[in-house]
Formats: sequence, C-alpha cells, structure tokens
Amino acid sequence: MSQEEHAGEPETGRNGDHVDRKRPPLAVVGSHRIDEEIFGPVFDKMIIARIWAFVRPYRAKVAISASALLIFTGTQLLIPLIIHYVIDHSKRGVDNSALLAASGAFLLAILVNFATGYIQEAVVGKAAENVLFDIRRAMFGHLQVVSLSFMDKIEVGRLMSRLQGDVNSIQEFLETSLFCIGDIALIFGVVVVMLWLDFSLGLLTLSVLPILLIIRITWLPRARQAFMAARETSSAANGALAEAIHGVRAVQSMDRQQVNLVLYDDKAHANLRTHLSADRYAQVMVPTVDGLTGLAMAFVIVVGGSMVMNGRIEAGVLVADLFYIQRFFDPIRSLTMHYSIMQRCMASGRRLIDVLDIEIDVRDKPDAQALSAEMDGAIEFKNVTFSYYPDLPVLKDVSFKVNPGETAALVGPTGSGKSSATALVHRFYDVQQGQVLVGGHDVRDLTQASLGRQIAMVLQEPFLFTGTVFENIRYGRRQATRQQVIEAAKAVGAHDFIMSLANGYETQLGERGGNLSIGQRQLLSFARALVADAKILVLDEATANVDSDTEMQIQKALTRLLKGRTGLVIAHRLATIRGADRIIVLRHGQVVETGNHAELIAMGGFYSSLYNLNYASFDDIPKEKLDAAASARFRS
Ligand SMILES: Nc1ncnc2c1ncn2[C@@H]1O[C@H](COP(=O)(O)OP(=O)(O)OP(=O)(O)O)[C@@H](O)[C@H]1O
Repeated sequence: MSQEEHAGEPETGRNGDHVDRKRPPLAVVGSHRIDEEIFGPVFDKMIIARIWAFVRPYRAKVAISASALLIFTGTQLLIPLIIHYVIDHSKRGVDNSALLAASGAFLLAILVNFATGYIQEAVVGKAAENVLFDIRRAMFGHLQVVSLSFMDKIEVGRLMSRLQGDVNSIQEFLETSLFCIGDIALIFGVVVVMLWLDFSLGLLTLSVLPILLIIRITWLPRARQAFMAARETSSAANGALAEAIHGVRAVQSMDRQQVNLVLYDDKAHANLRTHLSADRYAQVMVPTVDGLTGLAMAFVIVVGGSMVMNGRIEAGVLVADLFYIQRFFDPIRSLTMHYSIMQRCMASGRRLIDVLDIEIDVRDKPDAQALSAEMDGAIEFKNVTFSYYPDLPVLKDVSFKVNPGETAALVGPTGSGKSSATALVHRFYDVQQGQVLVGGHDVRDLTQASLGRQIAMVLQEPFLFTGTVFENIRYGRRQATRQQVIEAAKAVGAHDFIMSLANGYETQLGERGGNLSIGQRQLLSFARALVADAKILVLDEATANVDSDTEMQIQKALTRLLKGRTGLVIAHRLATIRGADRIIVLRHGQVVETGNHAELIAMGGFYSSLYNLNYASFDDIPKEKLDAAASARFRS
C-alpha cells in the first residue's frame, strides 16, 4: 500500500488501539510490552516438584504447621457443638455440672484455637522466609555465572521487577497452600457435622450451593479478564513512569514534558478504567456470598424453627446449624480468592524456574588448567570467527598477536568488532572458529577464575558500586591492604581528589559513582585495575568529553597502568593510538592492517587515510569519509 493510501487510515498504536492523529507518536512514554501474567493452570506438577525441592529442608516445619492448622479447624467445628450442648442441657433445667463442663470445654477450645492459630501462622511464616532466602540465594548465584550471551538478551529492569514479585509470590504460595488445606478441611467437616446433627436440615442448607456454583461459573471468566486487563494497564503505566524517570534529563532537554504528560494520561486513564471494572467484579462477590449465607440462614430458621416447634429437632441443633452456615461460606469465599493467588503463584514459579534453568554456555572444561601468574601475558587471535547470532559473524577470520608487555591499540569504525574482540580475551563468549590464546593457552582450556585473575578489564563507563572509595578500589582483590590501595591511587593520580572528598577513602559513593565526575570515575577504575595487578590489561578507552587537564591526567595514568603489562586497548584518542606498539585496524569484523603508527602511515592505506583526515579521534569521522577512505585504499 502506498503512503497516500495509508494517509486516509487511522493510525494504529502498538497495542492495536486507534491513535488520534492529533496526538504525538507513542514513543518515549514507556515501552508497551506487557508482562505476561499467565493465567494458566492452578496446579502444575513440574513446578510444584521444583518448588518442593526448596521447601523440603523445612518439611518438618510445614508438617507442624499443617497439623496445627487441622487442630485449629477442629476447634472451629467444636465450638458450635459446645453451644448446642449448653442450650440443650439448660432447657432441661439447671444443671450446674453440665454448664461448668461446657464452660471448661469452651475455654479449652478457645485456648487451643488461639495456640494452634498462632503456631500455624508463625511456623509456616518462618519456613516461607527461609525458603525465600534459599531461592533468592540460588538465583543470585546463578545469575552471577550465567553467560553474557543470556544477559545480552534480557531487559535487566524487567527481570529485576519480575524476580522480586515472583519470589514474593512463592511466599504467598506456601501460606496459601496451607490455608487451602484448612479451608477444604473446614468445608468437609462442616458438611459432615451438619448432616450428622440433622440430615434433612443439613441437606436443606446445602441446597443453596448450586446457586453459588452457577454464580461463580459465570463470574469467573469475566472477572479474570477484568483482572488481567487491570494488570496489563498497570504494567504499561508503570513502565511509562519508570522510563520517564530514567530519561528525565532527555525529556527536559528536549522539552517533551507536555507531550509525555498527554501520552501518560492515556495510560493512566486506561489504568483507572480497567481497575474500576476489576473492582466491580471483586466487590460483587462479597455481598453475593453474604446474601447466600443470609438466604441459607433464613431457610434454616424458618424450616428448622418449625422442626423445633414440632419437636423433631432440639433447639441446640438449630443454633449449631446457624453457626455452621457461617463457617461454611467463609472458606468457600476465601478458596475462590486463593484460586487466583495459586494461579499467579504457578506463573511466578515457572518464571523463577526459567531463570534457575538458564543454560550456562561458557563453562570450564572438567580438566581445565589454572593460568599461572608466571605466564608471559601474550595474547593471540588465530583465525577467529565469532558471531552473537548464527550466520551473522561480527569477527571474520581475525588473526593478530600482542607480544608480552606490548600495548596494542584496536582501532576501527563503530561496529567493526573491537569490543567483541576484547570480550573474547576474557572468554565472555566462545568463538565459533579459530582460537584465542592467552599466555600461549587456548582460553577454553583454562579455568575462567584464573583467567579473570590475570586479566584486568577497564570499561569505558566504569562500574562503581555503592560503598566506599576504598572498597571500590580493591573490588577485584579483596586482600589488598590500605597501603596498596593508596599507592595505586597515587600512581594513577587519583589520591589528591580522593583526599578532597568529604571522608577521603571512606567517602560513600552514590549509585554507580553518581557523585563523582566522569574523569574521577575513570581514574578510580584505573586504580582498581592497578590494585588487581593483573598481567594483562584490557581497556576500553573513555570517549567522554573531559577537560584537557583531566585528559592529560588520564593519559599519564594510562601510561602508568600499562607499564610492564600486556595491553589491549580499544583506543579512541590519537595520543594513545600513536603511542601503541602495535595498531590493529578493524573494519567490518576483519583486520585490514596491522603495524605501528609509522609503519601504517608509510603503508598509505586505510589508517593513513583516516589519520590524514585530521580528526581528534577516529570516532568523530563521518561515515561518508570513512567509506571514501576505505575505497581509496582498495583503489590504491
Ligand atoms: N551483545 C551483543 N549481542 C549481539 N550483537 C552484538 C552484541 N555486541 C555487539 N554486537 C554487534 O556486533 C557488532 C560489533 O560490535 P562491537 O561492539 O564489537 O563493535 P565496536 O567496534 O566495539 O563498536 P563501538 O566502537 O561502537 O563500540 C555490531 O554490529 C554490534 O551490533
């Protein structure tokens, strides 16, 4: 269809809604991805079995709690019987001993009811907290070791919010399962006792049950839909809110506040609408059950009352039945609520299991060797082909060698594969063809832990953790002394600014080091790498604009850091590139040239063309000029 034909049609939003033409496009007010809240089966054997593995160590506690719950249910059944006993005995004249016995039994039943109620709640609560602790630990442990190939594909924010909610659901699951057992036991108990007290009156009371069932059957699918819509719109509104908060700088700098508010309003209104509808469904159930309870009571009073008058049953039976009616409908109401909780728990359980089951693709071989600290520190790529997705190689037959102690600069246009090459040195991913060698060993034959000890990585945007400056500098080597930390900071020129912070080395850093400047964060990450004292340094040079003083300081720190180590640097600054022992020029995932600066200039190829364009950094060169430089090289 042509554009003109499209123009006559209403625009359709990502959620299929028709979009008002006067409204701005949906972008930038939160992704519209809906969290898949599965309304699946309430019981899934596989999920129960997996969750049970976490509950198993606390099974004694669960058993105690379940027993307490059954006794609790028993006392609930007992109390109306005691009342029945008292009424019938008092009718026959004053019988002090019977009254005393009944009072004693009543008191005992109340005490047992209280004690078992408390034990049941406290014990299962404790077990649930322990299970949560174990699940959280298992997940944290697993997520720390899963391969980066998985992490690349996930949205961290979504994963986090889902996991937190899901773990809490498991707590609900444990508690709700027990409540369900109690509810079911109570329903059965009430039916049996009522029929036992008087069969026909019991049957009459239960005759309202089919009405309740029909109401439930018609209510449930509609209510479910309404609840699901409410959750979807909440998720969309929350997503918009989160994105607006994260992107507040961009929003304000581009003056999008008004536009975003209009778009957010739509989502908030949808949220309000769906919640009001869901509330209506939820609210209708309580009066319905209450109404049916009243109806059943009215039946019992009218029919049972005439039976008492005819002398067919005793008054105590009638009163006990009235109590049982109340006890009968309460668990029915809570079971219907528990049903949706259990459904949600099953969905949460599945998602947790999915996380725990994430395959770890990069694993140590059973006979992997530890990389010795005495190795020479050489890095070699031998005909490496690597892709993140099958058939889309980002490195193609790449070969180069960085000799021990040398600094090699990786240069090339954006997307040429520089970061991917550095990730392979640390074996964050496995290559499809060829070999990556560190210290003469294929990285796949080494233990990842030993490889990590010998390679320090400095990322372009260094990740600083909440904690003190001191803790952050020794992050990679916990046994480093204060003296070593200070020496490293001095060596990279970070000491002075650290001392000027409010509490020096004990200054608490904000989230991701938010209270430091970019240059300061960079220097801290250099100090951290220096303390780690690894033989190999893999570094992604920062491109952020810093003032020339800081730039000089960083450059000096870098020289200090690289001294005596093998360095593989994704170089952005010409000073770093010119100073490197070897320059590896990448383009479209292939090595196009290697040599030092003088050699490459003399060669008059791609590098020399780029260099002669006189940009401060290769990153600033526009694509047309890059392409022109490349074609000139092929012509020459
Ligand atoms: N985690 C990933 N998953 C999938 N594809 C990726 C991933 N990281 C990079 N790529 C793709 O691989 C190619 C090479 O990217 P890479 O980051 O290695 O290039 P680069 O030279 O470091 O670029 P830049 O200078 O912009 O950082 C790009 O096409 C990129 O889209």
